Amino acid sequence: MVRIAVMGASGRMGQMLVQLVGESDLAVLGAAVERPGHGWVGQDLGVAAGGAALGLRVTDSVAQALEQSDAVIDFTAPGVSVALAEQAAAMGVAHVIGTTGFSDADLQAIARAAERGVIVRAGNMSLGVNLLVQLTAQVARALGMEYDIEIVEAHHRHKVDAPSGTALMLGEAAAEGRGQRLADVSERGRDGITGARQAGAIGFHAIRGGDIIGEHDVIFAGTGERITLRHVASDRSVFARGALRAAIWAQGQPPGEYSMAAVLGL
Ligand SMILES: NC(=O)C1=CN([C@@H]2O[C@H](COP(=O)(O)OP(=O)(O)OC[C@H]3O[C@@H](n4cnc5c(N)ncnc54)[C@H](OP(=O)(O)O)[C@@H]3O)[C@@H](O)[C@H]2O)C=CC1
Ligand SMILES: O=C(O)C1=N[C@H](C(=O)O)C[C@H](O)C1
Repeated sequence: MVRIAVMGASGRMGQMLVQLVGESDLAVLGAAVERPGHGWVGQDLGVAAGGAALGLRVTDSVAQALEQSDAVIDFTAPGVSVALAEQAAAMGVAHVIGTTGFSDADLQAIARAAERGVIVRAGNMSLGVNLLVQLTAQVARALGMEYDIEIVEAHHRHKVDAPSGTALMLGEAAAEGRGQRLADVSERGRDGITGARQAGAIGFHAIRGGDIIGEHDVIFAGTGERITLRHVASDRSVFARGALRAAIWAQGQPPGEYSMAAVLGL
């Protein structure tokens, strides 16, 4: 049984993971972590979540949680994940990062931690999106520059980063398929007198509202026709299942930063 620490256990993804690990035949909950000062710290995890006692107290000690675990699954915030990457690598605990919204400096720090630890990181852990990433690269390669690419994403009102991690994965795949660098061609939203569309640009647009779990469209707009690749998440369990699969897959892997494509064998 792989012992799992859940970082941010009271969060939308944290609660989903606690439930999934509890139902798993391959993994067991090693620790549940919340930030210092959080109301759940010190409480039984099940009681804090409004259910029956689970016999595991929520901790704010990352070191203690890592000592009790083989992998830590982390859907929190960029600063939290960057610090955890270093600590998990130092303690030999695999780190599955679902957090999004990283800066370039954050990503460099995570890459440095992966020189001595096992990290699986993806802006989207679902099988469907990771397949869509591959399809996006393939379609972009086949259609070339004649088709304009726009990526439209929609999420719930609580999401704090844009474009979504998934949209960025799709953008990277589209750019790679056309032999571009995303940083050179990315256009983030449009407003006012923007001028005509730049040839070869990849546009990003973000909708935020209500309880939308996560929807992504990759639009290839040509002259006289349009292709849309779409993924709709209707349940957060798709992300949690991918993350748990990654944590189990990570056991025994050599140090490095891995994608979900590696985990899923895509
Ligand atoms: N890769 C993927 O497949 C997916 C990625 N995500 C990403 O995961 C992240 C979290 O999303 P979501 O679950 O909706 O967000 P939530 O805000 O619901 O959950 C984040 C949790 O982390 C907790 N937290 C904050 N700081 C710490 C800390 N220092 N130690 C431990 N816990 C901490 C928060 O506590 P508090 O609220 O008290 O600050 C909160 O409980 C986002 O970046 C999101 O984009 C989400 C879904 C899928
Ligand atoms: O914040 C979310 O909720 C989600 N975040 C991820 C992202 O930024 O793409 C994945 C999913 O779409 C849900």
